[in-house]
Amino acid sequence: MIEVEKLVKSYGTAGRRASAAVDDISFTVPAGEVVTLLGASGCGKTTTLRCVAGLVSPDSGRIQLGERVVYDSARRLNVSPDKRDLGMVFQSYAIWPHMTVKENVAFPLRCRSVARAAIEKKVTTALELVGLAHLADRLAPNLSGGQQQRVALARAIVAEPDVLLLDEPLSNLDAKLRDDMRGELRGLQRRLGLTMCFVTHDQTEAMGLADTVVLMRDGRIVESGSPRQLYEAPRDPYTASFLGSSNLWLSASLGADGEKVRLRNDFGTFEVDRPQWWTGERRAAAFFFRRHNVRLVEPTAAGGPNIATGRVTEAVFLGETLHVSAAAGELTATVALDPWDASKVTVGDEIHFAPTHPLVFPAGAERDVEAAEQDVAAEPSGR
Ligand SMILES: Nc1ncnc2c1ncn2[C@@H]1O[C@H](COP(=O)(O)OP(=O)(O)OP(=O)(O)O)[C@@H](O)[C@H]1O
Repeated sequence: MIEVEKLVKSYGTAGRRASAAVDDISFTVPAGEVVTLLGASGCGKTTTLRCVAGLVSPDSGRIQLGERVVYDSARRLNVSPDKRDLGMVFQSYAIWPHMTVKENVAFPLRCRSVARAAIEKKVTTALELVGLAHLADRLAPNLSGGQQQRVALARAIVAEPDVLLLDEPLSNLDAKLRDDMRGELRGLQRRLGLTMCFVTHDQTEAMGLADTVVLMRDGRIVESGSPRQLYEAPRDPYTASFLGSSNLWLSASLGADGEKVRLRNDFGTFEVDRPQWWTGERRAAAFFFRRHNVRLVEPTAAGGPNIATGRVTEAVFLGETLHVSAAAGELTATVALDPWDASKVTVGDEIHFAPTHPLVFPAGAERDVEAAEQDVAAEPSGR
């Protein structure tokens, strides 16, 4: 288990205190589970992980690994990194170029003066686990990127740590290899029962690996939960927009009816599950739905509730999907349709579609949605 409590870290700059890189965050990684810290560049993911590893000294807070408290500002306790018994894998593989694969993997055990025979056995096991046993005697630089990353992984697990920390370990690999390695990493984690904290800016990676995703923004936690929870029922518009492409329409409220809220905008009239924050009075609200969560409907359904009607301004064929942009009054939307279903959609046509899993946020959500879109677009693998 990893327990991070009220962690704060600022980097002082030339006699001046900078704003906190990590600003009072708390989260738990239960034993044998994977938590991913997800967020845009500069949101404080790496700093958090390095505090857990002991490579960065926090300003305050408390960090516990299993039964051991390794950092506690109140008790002025700060256990050095080499005594924290954890494995770490970085984006840059940080493997020794003058050593063979086997020597690289054996390195942490040699530092701990483990007996030669035990080293041999543990290294063989670690290399088998990452599928590199056949390359044990090759010089590490003479390997592909994916193989080098496996060496780094084998080296991190060879001492059988309870806790494994990974900082963007897959981002130097090409897309196909990254997918494969992600699956292998998850398999390895399950087999060894590792407790893992994984830093990434890539939402697919975060969701594909994690039991729990912790989404960070400007040094704070926006929201955390299972990948499904965060994707399907986000409480925060920043979360909703960070995880998947979306549309948001400012709408007038027509009031609530039992468990439903009715909203109207230039695309139509929509009934949405009443959100918890809704106090009952009429007010402007933001109607949110994902690009993929739409169903094309026949013109005969036009004008009905929960049907959006707009004019097609652009249709881009992307193979698996057809991206259709539409406008109604001041509002626009981009939806991802099945190209077979939407084969007759052309620019200038009227289009009718039903958003299938809409959410409603308070007016003002558009600022968070826009911020999330910009943060995602700024990433190298941005949409
Ligand atoms: N050694 C340092 N000295 C001063 N500022 C730092 C240092 N390391 C990080 N920062 C700043 O702290 C903030 C958080 O950085 P951090 O590396 O933790 O973010 P991140 O989410 O991991 O970003 P990335 O995905 O780009 O690595 C950023 O504003 C960064 O510029």
